Amino acid sequence: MTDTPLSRIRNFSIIAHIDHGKSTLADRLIQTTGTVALREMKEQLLDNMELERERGITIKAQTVRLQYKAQDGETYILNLMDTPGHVDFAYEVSRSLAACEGSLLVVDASQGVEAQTLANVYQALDANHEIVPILNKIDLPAAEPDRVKQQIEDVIGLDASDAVLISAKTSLNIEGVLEAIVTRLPPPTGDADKTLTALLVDSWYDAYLGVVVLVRVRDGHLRKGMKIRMMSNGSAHTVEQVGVFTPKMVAVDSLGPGEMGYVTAAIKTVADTNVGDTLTDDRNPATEALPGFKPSIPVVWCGLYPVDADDFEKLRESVGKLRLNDSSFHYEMENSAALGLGYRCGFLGLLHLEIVQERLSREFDLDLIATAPSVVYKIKRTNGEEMELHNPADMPDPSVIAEISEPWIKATIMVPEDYLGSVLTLCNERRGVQVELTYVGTRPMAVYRLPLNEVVFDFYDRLKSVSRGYASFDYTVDGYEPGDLVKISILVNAEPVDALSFMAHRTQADRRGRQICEKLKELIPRQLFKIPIQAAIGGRVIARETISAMSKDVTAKCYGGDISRKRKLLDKQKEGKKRMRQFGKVEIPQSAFIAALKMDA
Ligand SMILES: Nc1nc2c(ncn2[C@@H]2O[C@H](COP(=O)(O)OP(=O)(O)OP(=O)(O)O)[C@@H](O)[C@H]2O)c(=O)[nH]1
Repeated sequence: MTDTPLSRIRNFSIIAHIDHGKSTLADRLIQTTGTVALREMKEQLLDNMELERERGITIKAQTVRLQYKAQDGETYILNLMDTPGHVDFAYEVSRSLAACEGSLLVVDASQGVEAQTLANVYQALDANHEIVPILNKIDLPAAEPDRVKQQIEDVIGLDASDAVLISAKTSLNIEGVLEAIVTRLPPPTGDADKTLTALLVDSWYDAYLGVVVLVRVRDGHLRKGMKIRMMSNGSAHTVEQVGVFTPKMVAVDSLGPGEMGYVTAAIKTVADTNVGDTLTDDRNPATEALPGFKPSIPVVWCGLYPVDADDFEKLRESVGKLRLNDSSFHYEMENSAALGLGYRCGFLGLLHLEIVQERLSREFDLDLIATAPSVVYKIKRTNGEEMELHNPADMPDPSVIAEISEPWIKATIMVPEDYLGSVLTLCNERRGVQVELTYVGTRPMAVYRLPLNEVVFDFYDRLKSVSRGYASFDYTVDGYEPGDLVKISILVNAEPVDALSFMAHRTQADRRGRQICEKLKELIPRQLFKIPIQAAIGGRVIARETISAMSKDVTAKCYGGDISRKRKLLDKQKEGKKRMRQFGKVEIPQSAFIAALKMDA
């Protein structure tokens, strides 16, 4: 196969705020270029996983190669990188952008610029992208293309006078988008005669092919049978297959400069493939790696335990399998006095956590208990040693701690004027520090610094509810700062329950402690004796509730008459017991854990 001349290749991403129509547009581009026969076309083809389709969100960056015969008579290869829309997966946006030269900026013409639009545009500008503004949803009566054009110019500083007006839903003017890609986005650069350098954009595990690596070739060629080297660790692998996504995987002989595609090379685990790494020819290696991009760092950790201790083996296998396909998911084994053997798991954010939990229970049929999510704290000991704290249960004695630091974020929030007051109150309640309050057209935009710990639990939900869903939110992690942070232990019948302990700022400690005690009081069934429930910082109790004693004979009301009914009742009770956790003399139902761990504001 001869290389496609660079002048006839375009590599592009679509960036947009969530729900502005990115996936719908991608589907239309695929359909219009005839890449997929209509009957094969499932809606939102790029959203691969069942879960993605159900939740209507794009999780993993996907790529597809389109062939387009342009009005100039030439046939172009258009490589589209889809990007995820949720803040948790923002780092995947950066890796997609690094593999392209241009972006389509999709803005909903009835909504206008949102927080994520801005965040994504800035990333694209950082990646030196040419950007074509696309105004979508012009079929809606509420669409105001002129106002939104003006907004794009005012806020982003992009010339929007020749923005492409489309409706992805009704397929209006998709041709206009394709022409804009060809005429307004630059072709890639690269040198076919140089030695191979290719950027490792993504990797995942495929049941048939093993580890599949998504690459963007910069210089040289990637061919079947050649030996490639990963520049970060020097490991070498023989290429078994190279190919492209149409979006089905189709093998080709080689990938040349500017092209995107996949490689398989008998690589054992996804852990051996570092996103952002450079692949080169093992026999004639390049001397300099391509500029990579930032690796993903898990910011939220929680413990995952099987409800039934016998399921630990199954959990072990399942997290291993999950990791094969999700290199941002981290895990290490841990042992909790309360919950037995389980895993401490690291996630990109709360949505990522929820998705993993759901996949574990759905795909692997596991019943799990998750402990309260926690951010990573940095602890400086009095002897100068430093440690990272992933689990509040591991916190050293306060007497040996010199300083505890917590991660902060910089959040950008856009919200209609009417809800601004409530949003600012929410930010202040969460220890936020206002950095900026400006207007985007007529729309307020607040920039706040907030402790990540105050955001991970439910900030996004609260923001949505105080703004009736109108606020949009985006954040970047913004360093560590020392804070007055304490560990709150929960004691049931005077015994600490490690899985319920959590970190909080001292000013929030009393409120949180009280809340959790009240919740547990409702959730733990009465027993034959009184049970105190306490929240404590070190030895000092900050909140207390008592569950009063009660005699409980569930069979009493059966009058001893109907024996089968009595047995049924006892069986039912036994079944319930399996879902209990024993704490000294007290049994705590699993539902109590789950509910207690769901923090309210
Ligand atoms: N009326 C109208 N609705 C549209 C149009 N394009 C997309 N939509 C609808 O807008 C919603 C969001 O579209 P998606 O394509 O899923 O949005 P997205 O930006 O890909 O969202 P994520 O994948 O979650 O990031 C869907 O309900 C679409 O049917 C359009 O041109 N007109």
